[in-house]
Amino acid sequence: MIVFKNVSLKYGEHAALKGVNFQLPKGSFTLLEGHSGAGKSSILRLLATFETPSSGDIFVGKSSIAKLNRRERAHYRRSVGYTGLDVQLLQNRTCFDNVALPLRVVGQSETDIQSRVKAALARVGLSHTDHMLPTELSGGQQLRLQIARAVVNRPALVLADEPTAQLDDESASRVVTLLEEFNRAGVTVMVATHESHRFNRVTHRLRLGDGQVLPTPADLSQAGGREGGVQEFSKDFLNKAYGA
Ligand SMILES: Nc1ncnc2c1ncn2[C@@H]1O[C@H](COP(=O)(O)OP(=O)(O)OP(=O)(O)O)[C@@H](O)[C@H]1O
Repeated sequence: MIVFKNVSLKYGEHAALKGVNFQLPKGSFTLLEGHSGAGKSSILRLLATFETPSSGDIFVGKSSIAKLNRRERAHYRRSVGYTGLDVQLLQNRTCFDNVALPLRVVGQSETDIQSRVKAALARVGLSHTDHMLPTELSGGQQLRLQIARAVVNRPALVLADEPTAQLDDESASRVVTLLEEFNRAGVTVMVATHESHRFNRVTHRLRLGDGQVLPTPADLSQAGGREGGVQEFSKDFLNKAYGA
């Protein structure tokens, strides 16, 4: 279970998230949607513990991850796989070494590293790239290599920031299939995307607008004319968020 309790995040004076609340069950496949700058990446970066909330609390399982010390954070990160443009591949290391990195950081034995990296590369269809450099791969292959690195330590939670951006239809569809396969195997998946139409196996959608979680159209129709809740969003704001 992932729980955000009134979470705010500021970058300097800029409020990227403003009192965000949601709950997502273990094993869910969630799309984070919303306009550019809405706060999608910020949610993933908080869950990856790259950022710390300015206020509020975040639970993954039973533990709060909002204020972990260095050792606790290192331990937590073993259960999380992250892919996004802000985490680069090491261009002067082989594809094998790039995928092996998270295992080497935690001191896994060389025998385990050999078998797990090979399995991860095979899973993303890149077995033949062991000795190649990332620069020798296409954009779509580099993305799949990032995914192999994100899942090599068998994380319970996979966070993917714009995993299909700038890919042609075939490469995007391979990436989506991979994420869906991990989810089918029990992994909780969260994807920030502008390309929702590419995803089929979605259990939850969180639509963000200006740092807040917006009510879904279903929430709006259920709320009808009731006071409070969704009424706090102006019509203009909702129109902008839903592109109406
Ligand atoms: N490191 C940073 N320093 C300052 N402001 C930032 C930083 N990262 C994000 N922001 C700002 O925080 C807000 C939310 O950004 P975020 O990246 O979470 O949005 P997003 O929905 O993922 O956008 P996009 O779809 O363009 O990736 C934006 O206004 C952005 O400009």
